[in-house]
Order: sequence, then structure tokens, then C-alpha cells
Amino acid sequence: MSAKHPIIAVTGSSGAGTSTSSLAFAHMFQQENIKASFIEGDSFHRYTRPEMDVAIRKAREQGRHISYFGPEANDFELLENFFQDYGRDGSGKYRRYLHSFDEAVPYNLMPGTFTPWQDIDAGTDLLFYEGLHGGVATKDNNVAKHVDLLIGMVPIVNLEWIQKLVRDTEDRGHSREAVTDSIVRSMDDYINFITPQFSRTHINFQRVPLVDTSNPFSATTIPTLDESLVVIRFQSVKNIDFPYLLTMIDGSFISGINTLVVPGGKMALAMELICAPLIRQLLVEGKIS
Ligand SMILES: Nc1ncnc2c1ncn2[C@@H]1O[C@H](COP(=O)(O)OP(=O)(O)OP(=O)(O)O)[C@@H](O)[C@H]1O
Ligand SMILES: O=C(CO)[C@H](O)[C@H](O)COP(=O)(O)O
Repeated sequence: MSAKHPIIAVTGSSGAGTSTSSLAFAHMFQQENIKASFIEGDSFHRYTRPEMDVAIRKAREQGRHISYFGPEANDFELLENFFQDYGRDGSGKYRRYLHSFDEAVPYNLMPGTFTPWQDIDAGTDLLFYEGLHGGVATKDNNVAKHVDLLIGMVPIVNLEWIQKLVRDTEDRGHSREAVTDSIVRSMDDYINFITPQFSRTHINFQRVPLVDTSNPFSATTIPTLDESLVVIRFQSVKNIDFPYLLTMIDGSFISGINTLVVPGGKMALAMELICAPLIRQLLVEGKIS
């Protein structure tokens, strides 16, 4: 935790929508005149795509699996140190993992490689991380403890797989078979390193489709916001003004203790109405109560 240099993390599996959520946060930061450093979790992968292909093959020969969800393919130590450094004095180094030609060409690099490490901008008000491991905690590394506001982005798993399949095939040049294989290969790490994070979050946003997603592996389109609801669970934040949220968000309702449901189309609005006061509190008081 850091009063002076707060860290906000949106954590979620591959395809969950953590990058998409950055838009709502970028909007909030702009409205509140907050200077933020945006960091992508994929920067902390250990391997380039060709190196990862080799690591996957070697692990397979040894009868093991390696995936982007676990510590073999991601440097949790580096991520923890990065958060610690930022929390201490607002410094840190970042790089980008380039998934597609669109992302790689401006750097004159190939997809599946990294940009060089560089210093983050000096003098930022906060760090915003979106990625796989913002709330990870293992016996060796506790990333979660450095985060001041931790948000879980967790679509129902069929929807998550559809979002991953469609995005990875349409934007990242992977075959349907390769994406399916990576989902299967990642399952142990998913259970051990991804899902436990959602018990450490302040708030989880869970998108639930209202259309049939029973065979995610045959889907070719992503259910739209209007074809979904979002279940918002408040875990470790107090003083949430539910009457205000219910008034402001048309079609919202309370489904259980500390759980608000909003129409999918209202997800960004809900995120802003809920998170903006928390961010203000974080910057003024140095913590979320
Ligand atoms: N709320 C949403 N409604 C509709 N589509 C969405 C929503 N959130 C994400 N998507 C779509 O799902 C796909 C994956 O989203 P996104 O790229 O944000 O995931 P991610 O969590 O950042 O994944 P990765 O960590 O693998 O980069 C994208 O095609 C995105 O447009
Ligand atoms: O988004 C991901 C994890 O968050 C990808 O699975 C990971 O970055 C590897 O990408 P690629 O398979 O395109 O090389």
C-alpha cells in the first residue's frame, strides 16, 4: 500500500476485458485531472512468443504444462518489485509486449516481442495496471499487498473464452485450434494463480451473458453489452452509496448483500460512478476505507 503513490490494478484472465476497462479509467483520470501511468501486465511475461513456443514444447516433453497464467512464464518478482518501487517513490521501468503487427510495426519490431525497458513518466499521481496478475500472491511473491484499489474483471467463463477466441483469432493472428489448446493448457494455472485473485479484490465486475453461450468454442461473435448484465460485488469497500447508484443507473437492482446488478450497457457508467469517489479518496486520504 502507498499513500503517496497509489496503485490501482484491474486484474483478470486473458480476454476478460481488462484492456477494455482501461478506457473507463482513462476517462475518469481525464475528468479528475489525474496524471496516471498506464501499465500492461503482459510486460512481465518472461518470454517472447518464439521463446514461449520452445518453453511449451520442452514442458510438454517433460509431461508438464506451462502457460501465460503461471509464474514460469511471468516474472512475479519483477512485478512485485515494480509495484514496490512505484509505491515508494513513483519510479519504475516498463515495456510493452506487442501482440499484433498493428502494435509492432510502429516500433519496427515483430509481433510477439517486447519493446525495450524504459522509465515511466516522472511525477505521475498514480499507477494504473491492467493485466493478469495485479492481485497475485504466492509463497514467494505478494503482488496484491502493494495495490491500493484492486478490481477484478471476471466474465462468466464461457463468455471469457468467447472473448479470447474471437479477439485472438481476429486481432492476434492465432488459429482457433491454437487458442483452444492454450485454454486447455492454462487450466491448472488458471485455478492456482488467476481465480484466487478475485477473493482479494475490493470489487469484482462479472459480465453475464443473456444469450446462449453453451458452446463457446463454436462462437464467432462476442455477445454485446446489451446482451448482458454485469454483477458487481463489493468485497472490501465500505460506505457504498447504493441508493445513489440505484437512482443513477437505470435498470440496476440489488441481487444480494453487497451485490449490485446493472445492464451491460451501463457497465462503464457504473465503473465510473463507483470508482471515481474511491480514487478521489485514495488521492486525498492515501487509502480506501
Ligand atoms: N464489456 C465488453 N463487452 C463486449 N466486448 C468486450 C467487453 N470487454 C471486452 N470485450 C471484448 O473482448 C475481447 C477481449 O477484451 P480485452 O482485450 O479488453 O481483454 P484483456 O483482458 O485485456 O485480454 P489480454 O489480457 O489477453 O490482453 C476484445 O475483443 C474486447 O473488445
Ligand atoms: O493476452 C495474453 C495474456 O494476457 C496472451 O495470452 C499473452 O500475452 C500471449 O500473447 P500471444 O499468444 O499473442 O503471443
